[in-house]
Amino acid sequence: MSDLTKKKCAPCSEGATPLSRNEAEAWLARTQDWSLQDNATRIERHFRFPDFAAALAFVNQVGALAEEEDHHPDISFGWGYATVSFSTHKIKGLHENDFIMAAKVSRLTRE
Ligand SMILES: C[C@H](O)[C@H](O)[C@H]1CNC2=NC(N)=NC(=O)C2=N1
Repeated sequence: MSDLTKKKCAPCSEGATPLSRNEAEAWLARTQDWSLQDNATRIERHFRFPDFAAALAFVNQVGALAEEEDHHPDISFGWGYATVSFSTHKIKGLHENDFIMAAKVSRLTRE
């Protein structure tokens, strides 16, 4: 299986078709610990940290990655946790870009 972290997000056109649930589940199998949400239109993962400063540092790393890839998450975070969520707003559903970003975000916590 090709390592999703080596891929780059591609510009997604307005008319692109969102992934079906089956397609999304196949992509999900290539990431760790992410789950399908909102009728398979979003993926989400919860991360735990020792304190607020560690969670904030992680959120800043995710933000830098999103800016680099021009594909952005929704994030909620607080003392000891961060929840990262990806969906492709332009197509109101999931795209390969969401799974590429999920793999890259997961890698931030393994280094
Ligand atoms: C103009 C800019 O490239 C687009 O708005 C990008 C920015 N980041 C994005 N992020 C996400 N998650 N979905 C999008 O459709 C999207 N579009």
